[in-house]
Amino acid sequence: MSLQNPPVNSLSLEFLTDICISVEKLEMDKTCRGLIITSSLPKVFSAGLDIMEMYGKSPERCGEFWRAVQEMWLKLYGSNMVTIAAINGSSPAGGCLMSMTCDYRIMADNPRYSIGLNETQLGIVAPFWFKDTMTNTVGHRTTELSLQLGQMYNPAEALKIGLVDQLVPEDQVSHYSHTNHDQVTTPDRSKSMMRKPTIDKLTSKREADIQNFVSFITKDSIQKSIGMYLEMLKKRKR
Ligand SMILES: CCCCC/C=C\C/C=C\C/C=C/C(=O)SCCNC(=O)CCNC(=O)[C@H](O)C(C)(C)COP(=O)(O)OP(=O)(O)OC[C@H]1O[C@@H](n2cnc3c(N)ncnc32)[C@H](O)[C@@H]1OP(=O)(O)O
Repeated sequence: MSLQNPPVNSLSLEFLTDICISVEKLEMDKTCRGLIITSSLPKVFSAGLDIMEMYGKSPERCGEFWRAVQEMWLKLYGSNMVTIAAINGSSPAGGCLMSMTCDYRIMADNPRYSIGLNETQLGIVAPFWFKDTMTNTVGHRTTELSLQLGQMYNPAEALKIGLVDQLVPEDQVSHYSHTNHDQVTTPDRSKSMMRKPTIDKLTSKREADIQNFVSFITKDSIQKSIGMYLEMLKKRKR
């Protein structure tokens, strides 16, 4: 599955819905042995959630958006397929979450790229299931530090903390993803055993999580922080 939503593969409601439909189709395809997620765009795996979906939108629309974010995570984290993230560009926040749902992460060894949960930099708190996914990937202490600082990691740092499993030359990300994928032939039942408690936690609190998100994101102070962050993104470009 090659992500293609220019300019930066931000995860809008529409794009998330497309991703969910694609994963669902693959999940039902008995001939499909697994999934490699990568990006068709240069330099960016995914810029994370589409910030425009969280800025100036109605509570109803925000709720719909958040349900789609949850659905993407539930589908990928709970997938019966063997999944590999072939991270061929930067992958902040929701992009990092998406790659952490996979069984294995291969990243392009380009020091210009970065990956991490940077929500704190936007003035927002990473939701509990983002935090849980990171804890399951890199451990409690690293997650605590990482979330408090909104830390982004270059590939070497990401490998060191275990946020990615392998660094490869930029032009060989696809080759190594396929090679690694071929070595794993059957999705292991230990995957669902390891992930079930985390998945059950969100499933049981899904509606409350949507309500929390909507009331948090529509607050004037949070809207102001997001507006400032968007301005900063645009200025940085010039
Ligand atoms: C108590 C209850 C708590 C409940 C929980 C509440 C809240 C939690 C909610 C959400 C968690 C949030 C998760 C997220 O994923 S938020 C998104 C975070 N993403 C980022 O911060 C990434 C920002 N982008 C970048 O760093 C860079 O764009 C890039 C990805 C490194 C790529 O750099 P590049 O130089 O290639 O591109 P540009 O920076 O020039 O960007 C091009 C263009 O795209 C716009 N853009 C970038 N990122 C996003 C985005 N995530 N969403 C929307 N738009 C984006 C950028 O502004 C440029 O636009 P322009 O119009 O200027 O061309």
